[in-house]
Amino acid sequence: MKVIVDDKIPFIKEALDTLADEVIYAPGKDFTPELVRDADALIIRTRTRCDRRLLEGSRVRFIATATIGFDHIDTAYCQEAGITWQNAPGCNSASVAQYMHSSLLLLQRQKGFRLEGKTLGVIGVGNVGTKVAQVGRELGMRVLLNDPPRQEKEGGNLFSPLEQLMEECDVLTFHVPLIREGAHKTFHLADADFFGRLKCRPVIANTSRGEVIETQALLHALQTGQVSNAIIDVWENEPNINLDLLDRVFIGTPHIAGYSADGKANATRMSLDALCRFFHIDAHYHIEPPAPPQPLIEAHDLTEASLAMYDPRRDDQALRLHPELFEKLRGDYPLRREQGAFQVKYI
Ligand SMILES: NC(=O)C1=CN([C@@H]2O[C@H](COP(=O)(O)OP(=O)(O)OC[C@H]3O[C@@H](n4cnc5c(N)ncnc54)[C@H](O)[C@@H]3O)[C@@H](O)[C@H]2O)C=CC1
Ligand SMILES: O=C(O)C(=O)[C@H](O)COP(=O)(O)O
Repeated sequence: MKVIVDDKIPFIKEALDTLADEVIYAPGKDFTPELVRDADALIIRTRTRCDRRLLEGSRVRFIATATIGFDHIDTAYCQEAGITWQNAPGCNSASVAQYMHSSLLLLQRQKGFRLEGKTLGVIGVGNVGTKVAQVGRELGMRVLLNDPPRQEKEGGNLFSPLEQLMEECDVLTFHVPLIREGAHKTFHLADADFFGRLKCRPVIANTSRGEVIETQALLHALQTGQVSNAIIDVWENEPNINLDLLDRVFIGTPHIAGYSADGKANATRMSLDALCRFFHIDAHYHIEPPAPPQPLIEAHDLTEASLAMYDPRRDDQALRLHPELFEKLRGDYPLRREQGAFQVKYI
């Protein structure tokens, strides 16, 4: 079996070498039809667009993406071509929740935005949204949930209409997949009309996909005060992001909300498991993230403890200093550990 692998997928080499006859590592954006032509499988990240242009005429029968999102895979083409694909549901959801937790606490500390009693609106209540909602509750926020596909399937009164979130929320956070067409389309879900209908000058957070928010509309909303602040991890047209928007946001990071070592290890393990299932390989490997350099944290309060585990300002400052290095900042990212890897002692 020959496998082509994105060279920025960590913790994979040792295990994969025992599973495949031939493995080629290449930058995700440089996968070409020539490179993949005689491969049986691909293991990719968000940077490889898997469509007819790349895959037609190739031997590829299986694609694993070591990510939650799969908008970079043309699923209709894969079905037509008989190519099976698999993403890694939930792999880095706790990492995104950690990013949101630290960012909200920073908002409180730096902007005097008292979280307790405020209303958090979660748009998209899957693996990530569910954890972010829990973060909001633990911070004393009232939480409203919006998820029309789940509402249709599950009924009940867990979910609220988007209009209610637009009217009542002080923070609106997006955790939807990028869907370009159809009844539950999320492309430009937040457009000029959306921002025009907001009532509480909310903070907007986006860790889903850049295209869920129309950049110019958000910029205008920040300029006119329809939106008071923004926490933005994902951008339209990455890596060539809008610098005016970066200039105006409270936190701006280079698509690293999911970049915990835990999340990456989960994604790698899930991708290899899927590969083994597809090719009927009985294999055993052990993939664990490395221990943090300082697992014991001494802190005076929750904010100090959370920022010691993960402080988004480091990523924010790196991006502001060198936005042109967007992709390099991601590629060389010093993967952080999630909360479970630390012991906190309050002093
Ligand atoms: N910034 C980062 O590093 C990361 C970004 N992501 C992005 O976050 C997205 C969400 O991740 P998960 O929660 O794990 O996915 P998920 O698939 O578990 O949940 C997505 C939820 O969104 C809902 N949804 C779909 N269309 C909707 C609409 N129009 N309005 C409201 N809700 C809608 C779905 O019903 C589902 O419950 C991923 O698709 C990915 O694009 C995920 C991980 C890391
Ligand atoms: O899992 C997802 O979906 C994400 O957005 C990833 O965290 C992005 O990671 P890369 O695949 O671009 O490294």
